[in-house]
Amino acid sequence: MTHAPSAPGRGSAPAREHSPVSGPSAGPARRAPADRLLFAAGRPHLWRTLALFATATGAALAALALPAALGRTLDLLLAGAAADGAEAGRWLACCAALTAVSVASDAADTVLTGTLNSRTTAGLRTRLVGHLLAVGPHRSGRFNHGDLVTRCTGNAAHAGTAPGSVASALAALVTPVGALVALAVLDLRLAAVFLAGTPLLVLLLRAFSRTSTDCVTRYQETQAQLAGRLVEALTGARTIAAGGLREREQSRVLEPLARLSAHGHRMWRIQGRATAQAAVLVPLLQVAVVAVGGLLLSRGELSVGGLVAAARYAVLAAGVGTLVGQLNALVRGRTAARRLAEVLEVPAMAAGQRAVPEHSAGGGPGRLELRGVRASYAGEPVLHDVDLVVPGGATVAVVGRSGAGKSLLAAVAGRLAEPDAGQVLLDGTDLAELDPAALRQAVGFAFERPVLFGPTVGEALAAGIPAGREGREARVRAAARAACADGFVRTLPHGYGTPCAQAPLSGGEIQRLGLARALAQEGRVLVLDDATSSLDTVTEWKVTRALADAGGTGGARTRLVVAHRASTAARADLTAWLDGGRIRALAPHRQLWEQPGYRSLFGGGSDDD
Ligand SMILES: Nc1ncnc2c1ncn2[C@@H]1O[C@H](COP(=O)(O)OP(=O)(O)OP(=O)(O)O)[C@@H](O)[C@H]1O
Repeated sequence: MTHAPSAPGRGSAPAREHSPVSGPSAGPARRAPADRLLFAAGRPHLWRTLALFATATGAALAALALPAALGRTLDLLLAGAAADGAEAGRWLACCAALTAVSVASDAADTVLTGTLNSRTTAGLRTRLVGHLLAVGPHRSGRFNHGDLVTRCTGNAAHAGTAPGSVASALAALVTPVGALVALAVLDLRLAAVFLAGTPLLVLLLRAFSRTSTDCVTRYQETQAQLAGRLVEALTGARTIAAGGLREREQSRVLEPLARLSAHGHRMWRIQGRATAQAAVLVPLLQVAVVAVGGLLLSRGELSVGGLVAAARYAVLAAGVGTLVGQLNALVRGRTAARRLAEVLEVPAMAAGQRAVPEHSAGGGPGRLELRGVRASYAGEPVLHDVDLVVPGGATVAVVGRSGAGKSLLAAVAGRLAEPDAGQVLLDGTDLAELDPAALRQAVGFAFERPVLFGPTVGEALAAGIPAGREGREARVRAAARAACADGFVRTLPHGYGTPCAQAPLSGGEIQRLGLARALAQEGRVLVLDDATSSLDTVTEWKVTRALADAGGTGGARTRLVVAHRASTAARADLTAWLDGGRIRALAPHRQLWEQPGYRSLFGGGSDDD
């Protein structure tokens, strides 16, 4: 079986083990969705973002006012008059107040940045995980699992800092712009000297932003590749150990490390170069401003306090260091947001709001009909114009060679995958029009390798029964007995109350629990995708008999059973023979058995039945 929607990790099957991390690469065209995503993520926290902008701006304004107040204090103290002394005291108090405002704003800035980042990140992660589950196992399968983990964790955390970075970067602009205005107020010539050097500063910032965006994109992609390969290796740990492939796999998993290191070094080089260039340019600008200020002082056109203030404003106006830091955070956040947007752009499966109809137009409840269904995996057509009717309450076995498309047919029949064309109708209603909760209630699934979700084994088995439903526990036990699981569950350390993680289970036992979970659900259709393959022949016979007896859990159900054993097909009412993605025949097993081609599916009749 190449596909089992309930088993995470299977998308990373060995055949695809060495494929690169999927998903389109980032580029200029990806910017708009990323910005839209960040805008939507930041909107619920608008007041917090505005408060952050206000505190950061407050701190910037306080920093801008401080040199003027200090200069004024200095001039008054240098004047030496008694009246001036009293005023100097007031200005000194003003300097102390400005420093206090600056400190308080910084503290508020830290708290607001932390809470804004964490809330935005939580919102992004919630949206991403919800979307991944809504798109269904087939569409999300185009992304490598490790890559998705990276996107949901590291990338979401970086993207979550973007709204805060925008607010901080905008506020950070207040300082250099305000300082330039202050220089102009002191003397226009001081501002002119500074402005003469600013084109170089602008060029430096632009070059930094462009090169570091590329670098950060590559760094994040390589990180995701590393995570993807690690998840693949962990999924295939048994194969690696059995095949003696440890060293080979270790080098394959760690192969992106060299590239990661190169991208990391390049990133630091770019940031270092920008800082070094700024370190040369900024003092030059400051010296030029101070020199012109000194000239003005010697001519009596600027006071000593004015010169002190001008020197400080030159430092603030050239505050590239802060801007480089803010820009760096913004670049990282936007690049990460692009990677999240790629996932969110995968469309969710269409869903309606209709309830499952009471009665079927063409037979008992549970009539399943596939009309002209075409379906594919990653764009590769697998099912071609499949027409199949499963009468209400009947059991139809689906048989065919490996790779014929049986699992995809089962997935499409229960809308775990969406057909590219055609319709799947349950009692005359298109599955696409049904309310998703009603659909999941109506169609139960059991897989070859199920995964148990729930705090305890009992809760995992009851997952398909609404909480609070009367007789829930009794129904679970009856389903477990029908699936031949009750016996071994009761021998677990705490029986049905055993935490799933502490339940030591064999492949066949897990399969029986998957069957019990599906049987416990009160659906009208049951889809079994190779769900008895790990059972011994006697247990399989008991389970299939219980299934034929409506699972012993009440109500006649329609059953679509993907089967590899002739015995399973023989017990079904009808057998759908799938060949190359098309229905070759639909007839009772004994009738099909007359055809050599059909018999050869089961090893020419030497099957275990
Ligand atoms: N995740 C996937 N991505 C791309 N192609 C896939 C994927 N899973 C299955 N396929 C391909 O789709 C085709 C049908 O697969 P499917 O699992 O439906 O076949 P199957 O009849 O159930 O096979 P088996 O009996 O071996 O389980 C195969 O050719 C398979 O290689």
